[in-house]
Amino acid sequence: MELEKLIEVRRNLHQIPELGFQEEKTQTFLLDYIKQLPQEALTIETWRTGIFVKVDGKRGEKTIGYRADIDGLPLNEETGLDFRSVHQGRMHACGHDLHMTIALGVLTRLASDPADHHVVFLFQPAEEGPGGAEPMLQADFLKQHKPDTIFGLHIAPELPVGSVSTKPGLLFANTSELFIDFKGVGGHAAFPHMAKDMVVAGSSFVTHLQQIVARRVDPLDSAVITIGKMEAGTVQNIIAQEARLEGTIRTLTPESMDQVKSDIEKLAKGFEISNDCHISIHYGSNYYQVFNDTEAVQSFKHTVDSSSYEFKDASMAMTGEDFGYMLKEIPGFMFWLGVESEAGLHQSALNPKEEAMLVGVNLVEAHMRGL
Ligand SMILES: CC(=O)N[C@@H](CCC[C@H](N)C(=O)O)C(=O)O
Repeated sequence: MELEKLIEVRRNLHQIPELGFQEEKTQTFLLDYIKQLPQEALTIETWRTGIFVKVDGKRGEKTIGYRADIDGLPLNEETGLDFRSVHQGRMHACGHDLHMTIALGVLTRLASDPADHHVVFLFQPAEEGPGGAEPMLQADFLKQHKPDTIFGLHIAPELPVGSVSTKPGLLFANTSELFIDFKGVGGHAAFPHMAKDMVVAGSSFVTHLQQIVARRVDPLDSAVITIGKMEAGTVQNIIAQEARLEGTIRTLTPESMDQVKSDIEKLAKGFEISNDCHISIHYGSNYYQVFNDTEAVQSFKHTVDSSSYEFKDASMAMTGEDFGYMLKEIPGFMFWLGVESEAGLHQSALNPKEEAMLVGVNLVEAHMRGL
């Protein structure tokens, strides 16, 4: 598939972002596309809203896995593009429209000219949450066609088109979603002493959370606690009976994640006493760190160095990716693909340069053929 077709496919997918495990239209679009390819070497199987496609290799001594995530985010798009999302409040703001298109581009080439090895494409739902990688690993299809190695990419708005970046070892953090509910006693705004104000408790809790990062985590280690959403109260002159915080925790090791969670729980116990309220904590989905296999990264660097594209050494990032669960079971790697966008990941104006998709297709295909 060449650039013009990649752009057409990407723009179609960009218009129909859907949240995790609701990717019905996306799945239909992908299946319709895949079914019009030469079918001789293909085995196609759906898994929930995702899809597996195996391309039989010419020799088939090994099986290579390639993963693309397919869900969008709950965000209103503000790019002003002609092909912007037609789903109100939903946007492909993390590049999964490009991830899918690149996978389709490689699949298109392999369907008419297979690689030596078998290749299994995993179109995976729900990366942004609640997490599709861990359950997808349990699918019978993967038990029958278990990859010997697996890889995938993520767009990088800050990198130039024509460059890619990765590193051996830890690439992305351990993550956990965080939901905290406060229950106190509402009342008249004029009589705070007769109520238990959950706006004060909740907002104070947000600032105290940062003390865990500053004072409980080893300064030579790292952690992030971000509260992205806060809800409380009903109107300006009623003291709020309830508050809710929604956020995410990021750490460099699974052990630090346990430590941070335990510190948050201790903080909540203290707040329950000092604010005379009830606090409940839920963690939602947790993602295991993305840990790249050293040999796999070296081999990919060799692929890139043999091409006209540029390899840059990456630093660790506090982003999360449920692809970490796949890398825990199957050696492989993830890499960043430069797409040059002023607006970053998870921003409503994200606008990747589409020509980067051809770089992705060329490198992924070259790497599969070279393994
Ligand atoms: C690459 C990327 O941006 N991934 C997301 C993964 C989200 C995990 C989960 N929903 C959470 O917020 O903890 C990220 O936010 O890093």
